[in-house]
Amino acid sequence: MKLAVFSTKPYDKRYIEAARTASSTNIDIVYHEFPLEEDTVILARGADAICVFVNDSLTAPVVEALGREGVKAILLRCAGFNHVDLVAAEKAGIMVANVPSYSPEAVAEFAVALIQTLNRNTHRAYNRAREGNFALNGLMGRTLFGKTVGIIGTGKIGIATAKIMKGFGCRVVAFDPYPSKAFEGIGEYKGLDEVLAESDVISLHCPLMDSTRKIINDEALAKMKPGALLINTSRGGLVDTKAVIRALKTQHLGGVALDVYEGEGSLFYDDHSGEIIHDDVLMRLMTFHNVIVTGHQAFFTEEALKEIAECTLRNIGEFVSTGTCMNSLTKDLRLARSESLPVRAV
Ligand SMILES: NC(=O)c1ccc[n+]([C@@H]2O[C@H](COP(=O)([O-])OP(=O)(O)OC[C@H]3O[C@@H](n4cnc5c(N)ncnc54)[C@H](O)[C@@H]3O)[C@@H](O)[C@H]2O)c1
Repeated sequence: MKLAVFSTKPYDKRYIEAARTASSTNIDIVYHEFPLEEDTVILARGADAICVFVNDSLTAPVVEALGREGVKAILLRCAGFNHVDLVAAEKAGIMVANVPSYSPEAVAEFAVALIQTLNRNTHRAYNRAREGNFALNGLMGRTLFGKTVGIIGTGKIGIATAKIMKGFGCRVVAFDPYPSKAFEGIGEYKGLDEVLAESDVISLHCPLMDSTRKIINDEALAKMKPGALLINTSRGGLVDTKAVIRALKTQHLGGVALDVYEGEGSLFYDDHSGEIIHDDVLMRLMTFHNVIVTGHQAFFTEEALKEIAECTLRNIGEFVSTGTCMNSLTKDLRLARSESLPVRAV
């Protein structure tokens, strides 16, 4: 089995190599630092499988080109699969598998860190104290105890976030078209509009799909409580960034923390500090004192990287021996179609 890994960072290689050493499957691995896109798909030549991350582009033309190169499996080093044309993969006879759960707590804990930082202005206090400025004006936050936190999407990460916020003494409300039993005893399900209207903090944890694209737009923002905080650790496309800027300018929105951004593909995971960044929307967003942007790092813990690498190697091993695997999304797609269900949304 020959595997081509795209968008490789040194830490990816370290964890994948450790997992390969422990795996019983015989795999030749070639690592590419480039992301997978139309211009780089040629690098998949000779590979039986490819392994990609969140900002690789697996559009229909890329997937079709992979099919022509003889690639039989696409292994995602992530849970989200909004960047993969699953229908094109199915047509090309390519299995797509993800790592469905590699540490929901890692992402949830980061979401909570963003809530805490934004609410108590720790990001501003850090910079001030380093300059010898210990004044407190402008740093006042609100006690989270007793406040309402709205969770949009009560899957693995949403539930983990809800549990932590319940532990803080918050009231938790949630919206999810597919309610989960695991949410029982943690909080209360409500309609989306009610969640938006009642929450002091809204945290997004639903996948990016046609039905959730720009779920936070002008209309949704107008429904939010004045001064509420918005946290997005899920996918950038869930939020209309220009609408967020408008709501920040009117001060209707109390603050925003984004670990993901709709235009992150050309920026995140690389150092652009010596360049001029041409994304004017992102640059305007970052001028607000009550905005925090991080570079899609919520997953980034030792435990999560280990599980991502080990699960990816398990997915390959299973594919080599059975032709499919438990985490196959193409198999789920067929099932969802036959039962009119959204892929992995149940
Ligand atoms: N920032 C990061 O590093 C990072 C890491 C891992 C995952 N993620 C993102 O987090 C998302 C959630 O991950 P998860 O493991 O909890 O997924 P999951 O599949 O366990 O849960 C997603 C939940 O969203 C719900 N949902 C579907 N449509 C919805 C809608 N219209 N409104 C509200 N909820 C809806 C589903 O029913 C499900 O309960 C992923 O899709 C991924 O995009 C981000």
